[in-house]
Amino acid sequence: MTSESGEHSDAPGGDPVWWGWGAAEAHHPLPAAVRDLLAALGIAARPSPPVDLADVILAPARLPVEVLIELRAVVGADHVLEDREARVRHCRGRSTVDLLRLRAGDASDAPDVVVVPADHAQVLAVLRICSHHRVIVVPFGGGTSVVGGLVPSTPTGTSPADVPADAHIGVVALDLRRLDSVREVDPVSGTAVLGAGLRGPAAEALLAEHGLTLGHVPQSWEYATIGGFAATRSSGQASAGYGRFDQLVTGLRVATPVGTWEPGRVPASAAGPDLRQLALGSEGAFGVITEVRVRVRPLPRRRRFEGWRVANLAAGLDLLRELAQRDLLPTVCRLSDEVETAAGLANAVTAGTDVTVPATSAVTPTSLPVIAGCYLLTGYEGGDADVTERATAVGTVITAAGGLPLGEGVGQDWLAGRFHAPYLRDALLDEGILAETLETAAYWRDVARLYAAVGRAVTDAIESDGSPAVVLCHVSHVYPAGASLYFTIVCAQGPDPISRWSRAKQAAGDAIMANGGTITHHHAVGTEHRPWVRAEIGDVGVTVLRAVKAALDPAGILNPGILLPPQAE
Ligand SMILES: Cc1cc2nc3c(=O)[nH]c(=O)nc-3n(C[C@H](O)[C@H](O)[C@H](O)COP(=O)(O)OP(=O)(O)OC[C@H]3O[C@@H](n4cnc5c(N)ncnc54)[C@H](O)[C@@H]3O)c2cc1C
Repeated sequence: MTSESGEHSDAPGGDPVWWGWGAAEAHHPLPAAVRDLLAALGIAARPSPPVDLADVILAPARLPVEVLIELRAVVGADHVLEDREARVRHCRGRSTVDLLRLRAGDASDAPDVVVVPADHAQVLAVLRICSHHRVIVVPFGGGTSVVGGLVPSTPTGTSPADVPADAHIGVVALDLRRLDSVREVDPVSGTAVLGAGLRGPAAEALLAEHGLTLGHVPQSWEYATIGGFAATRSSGQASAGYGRFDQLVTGLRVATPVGTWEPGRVPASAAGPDLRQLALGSEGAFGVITEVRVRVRPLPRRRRFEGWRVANLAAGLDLLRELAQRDLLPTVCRLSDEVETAAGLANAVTAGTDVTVPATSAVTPTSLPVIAGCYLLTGYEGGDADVTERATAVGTVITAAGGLPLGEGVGQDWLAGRFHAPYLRDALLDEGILAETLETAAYWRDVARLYAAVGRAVTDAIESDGSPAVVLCHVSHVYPAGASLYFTIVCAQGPDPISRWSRAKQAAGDAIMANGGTITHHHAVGTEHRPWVRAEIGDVGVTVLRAVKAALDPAGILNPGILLPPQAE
């Protein structure tokens, strides 16, 4: 599939629209039931369509012609894109604030040019040119960052305090989509070497030809890439079974301004600190990941997904902790709080079950239709016997804890709709409604307190101007020692949606840090989470990261303003 700007796409639905998520034909108007429910909650819809592409405001491209000539000589003239659509498509990521700004016609953070290298050697050469000329390089995978990871500047579009305005002469988006092959499959070791630019579906399709799977399926899987997963320490919906992406990585190939770096010679080693961990989560600030060696597994012969109802969130948390600490986790495991259960899953929960849903009572801005208890999804992938055995063992524990089975129908519903949320967000934005997410994680002892504190902080921050908010949450990833919490916030955009969201985000970040959480469990730091990084990793941690940055990127061209806290702090 080819877009207007002549770029190739391998995503199932083709290239996404420039102002949102997914291909144009995959978009549908906001379902009436959702609109009515939100209206009942005091969150009124108002049409809010994106501007036309022709009306998007772009700054004039700044790169001197001699730099363009050098870049064209390396990657070929066809792979140095200067057109409007290419620049807009590489402007920022896919957070709600990113989309609000783009939809309003603001592409002031767009790169000057998009460069699309074919291989590791070309990436190295581009980095040499850009280091020499002091051109910022933003590695661009799928462009799905939700933390401002693709904007080497502050969210207001100005240079960050630690990057002098005249330090660089322009910005190159380095789109890695052509690094899209499987270079090696090693069935004996159970590993494969994947190109950094492979999107989720393409990586799985190529591995499936060998009867293998990676099993990394974040909600952004349709568009996010292997390099992006590594650069952000992504975690997928099946993390309980397959592991986080960083747990799947056994080695990386990284192009840096000072040369090639290949941490991870063998799967395990005592030759000093594990340098793979410095590349994982480096968010393009230390180098460009061009290949990743990952653990792969045989394609599952069977998948079984089922729903449960547990009495309340506290009971669900106890249950997940027990399962994790007994090494009994399903492949997919997700527990919705009462509000998310009521808001999002009411239809699914009632579809195939004997659960009685109380008739909806009066809906007020602070209450949703009541559905008793919390929805727990469990999913299993593997061999026939393994799936049956594990599902039986887990089911026994859930039942003993008072959980009620809702059957496989609701599990299949979840599977069928697992990638729908970002499309729904576009429909909400079209109607003037703001929907955004944030995530964190903590030790089990802190999870309930963290949940309450973040929910309260976000609600208070948004409702401080009298506008109601709905805050939903689910436990998205589970470990023996703790769990992550994933919040979805819905409110009216109001006259200044970005300020409204910034207030909520600030309050959430502060509540997270004050209540034992991490500022990010899997979305990474980007620019959004920089204010809390020093509190998270400490002064010495910041010194270590700065030293690595200085050693690998002496000219400071790689994603300045991302990951590391401001120098002035
Ligand atoms: C709707 C939606 C759902 C999401 N769901 C999940 C989820 O379930 N789990 C999850 O973990 N995340 C999720 N995310 C966040 C996002 O998809 C992840 O951060 C993803 O890992 C980013 O991959 P990408 O290829 O899109 O990277 P990009 O967004 O292109 O880049 C992310 C950062 O990594 C850098 N980078 C990208 N590629 C490279 C490379 N090859 N070398 C060096 N640096 C690089 C970029 O410069 C940037 O700083 C979601 C995002 C959206 C919009």
